[in-house]
Amino acid sequence: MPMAEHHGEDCCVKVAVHIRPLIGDERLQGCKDCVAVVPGKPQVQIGTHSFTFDHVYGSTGSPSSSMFQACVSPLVDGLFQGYNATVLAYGQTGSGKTYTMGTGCKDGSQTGLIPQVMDALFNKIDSLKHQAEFQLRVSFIEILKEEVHDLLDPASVGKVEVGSGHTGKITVPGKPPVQIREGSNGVITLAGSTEVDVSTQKEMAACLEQGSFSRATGSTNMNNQSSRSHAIFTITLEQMRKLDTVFTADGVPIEDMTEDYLCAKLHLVDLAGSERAKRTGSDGLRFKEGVHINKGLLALGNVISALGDEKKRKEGAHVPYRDSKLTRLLQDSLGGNSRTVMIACISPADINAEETLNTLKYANRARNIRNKPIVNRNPMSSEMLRMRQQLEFLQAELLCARGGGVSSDEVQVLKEKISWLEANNEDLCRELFEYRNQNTPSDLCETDVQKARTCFVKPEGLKRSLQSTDTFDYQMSEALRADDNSKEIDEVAKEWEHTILQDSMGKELNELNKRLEQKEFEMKMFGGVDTLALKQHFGKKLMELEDEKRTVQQERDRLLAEVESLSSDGIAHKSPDIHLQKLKSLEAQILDLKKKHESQVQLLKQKQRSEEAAKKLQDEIQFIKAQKVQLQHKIKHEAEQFRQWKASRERELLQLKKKGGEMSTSATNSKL
Ligand SMILES: Nc1ncnc2c1ncn2[C@@H]1O[C@H](COP(=O)(O)OP(=O)(O)OP(=O)(O)O)[C@@H](O)[C@H]1O
Repeated sequence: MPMAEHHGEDCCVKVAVHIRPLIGDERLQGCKDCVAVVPGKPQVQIGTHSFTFDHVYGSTGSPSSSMFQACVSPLVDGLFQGYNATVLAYGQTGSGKTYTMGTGCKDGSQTGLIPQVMDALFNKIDSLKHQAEFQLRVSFIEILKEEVHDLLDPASVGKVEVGSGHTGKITVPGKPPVQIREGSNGVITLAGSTEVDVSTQKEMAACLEQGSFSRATGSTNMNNQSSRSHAIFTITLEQMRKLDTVFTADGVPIEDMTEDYLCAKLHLVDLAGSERAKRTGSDGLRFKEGVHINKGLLALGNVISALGDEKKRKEGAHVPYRDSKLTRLLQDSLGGNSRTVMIACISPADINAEETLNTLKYANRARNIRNKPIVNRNPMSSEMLRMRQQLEFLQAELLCARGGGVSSDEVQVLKEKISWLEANNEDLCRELFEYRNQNTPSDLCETDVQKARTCFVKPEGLKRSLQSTDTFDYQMSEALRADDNSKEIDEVAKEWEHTILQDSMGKELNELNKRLEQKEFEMKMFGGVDTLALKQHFGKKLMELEDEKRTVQQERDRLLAEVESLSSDGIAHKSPDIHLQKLKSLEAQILDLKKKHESQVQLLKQKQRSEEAAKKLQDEIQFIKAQKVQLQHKIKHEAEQFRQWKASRERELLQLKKKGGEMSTSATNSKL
């Protein structure tokens, strides 16, 4: 069964450099600006080094205010077409990452990229609301000391004092930590993190603010509000697009075939400071954090190196995504299924020159990474789209048939095919509708059936249902419902897959039969022509030989008679003439025989060629016959497998129903 529409387009990770101005402390220390921008070019120079990027903002480069429009706005547009996207802010502590992203509690909160993303997102939704239905969710997590924390967890205690003057974050006892999971299709998901449904820009901004406050911050020698963790703010956009109406053969509009489902995620990542631990002047707890931060960034550097090296990439060298939580989470965005922009933030101060150079080198390598974004479409939607196309095709065929005077039998077959497709489509749409209603929104964005099976049951979903039932009953029914639901989807998918497979194998068999018929016809024609030609040739040859025999006999008779009459007359002087004539006649006979021999050779060659061609045709016929037998076995085998699967599903369902009945009886008994 096709999973999603794959229109893979290779695209490089885009890299922009953002140079902030010299800030208060740097000015007080008398720092000098050591970074230059080549006028009119996205080129940065530091010392003797020169780097070219996709864009350069700040200093004498493009104004920072144009960054969103050029770098991030196309990614927001891509979300509406179903493409995932990622924006990464990279750079040393104090270089302006938080300011650039707008993840801080105050700095850049109005002008940062995330608030601008929100503006663009809601404006676009507003302009498209007549063509599609939208659903938005956000999550906000941070990775600190190789642990993933949920910044939107309402039950979290928040910041607590850890050691002298430092703040840290703890999770609620008993709450399982956020887990990074990888689906069978390679999609990375976070199990256990809160996803908040948002319907207004205000709600989304509130989530950003809440998470930013929760984010672990602490002081270092370099920056009072230094972020020691990687923060990832994720926006998920689901949309149900309205398509052009499709009509049945009788001109009735098909309501259910007018929608297409797309789902895409935008990760906005504010990475921790990239400087080395020794420069932070940290010790004890802070130093440990520094080591962990560097572990994530070190792994990120290694991933960038592996992906940025064209030779290694072509050789399929190992990419160490699993070396840290950060790289594991960003696996999709680096060399995977995402459009990615990296913003390298740098300080212009000469005191930071070494770290700035490191950042520029990193960023330069990231430009070589190639991603392969795909449209994330729900498998059901993909099937619906396929069916839609098939239906339209059949309708066109039917129209042609009506106009082209095709037999009423054929029209009838086409009509039946269409109604069968329509009925199937209705079933699929109903499944999709139920699936949508029964599942939490996060389940909907899964891109394959396998994912639907392993989906995570969200705590909000639990709370909603607790109003009508007690915990035990709820969990039981929810588990069964989730199980049933995924099985139903499985069943529809499998049945559909079976039908498609049988249909395509049937077509293949028809094709083989046609080819076989054609070859057998050719063989017959070939054989007929060949026999006739040979027969004619040999007949002629026989007649020629007969004639020759007769002529030689007559000649012999004539010569004998002549010799007899000469000897009786006693004329001896004529004898040399007679011998001369005889010799001539014999020479003529030899010439004639030579010609006959040549024609015999030609005949033999022709016969050989005919035999070869006949053998080839015969082999082709045998091969097609073998293919036909194989395909017939395959069709039978697949049908048998499907029958067995169906029977086992029915048994399973029966057992589940029985089990469900028993469970609710025992639950009722225990309540009593
Ligand atoms: N483009 C800019 N214009 C003016 N001030 C800026 C700019 N970028 C950053 N700053 C200032 O520089 C300081 C450090 O910025 P910021 O906190 O964003 O750095 P950071 O890279 O996120 O640091 P950390 O890694 O410690 O979180 C802040 O006081 C911020 O206001």
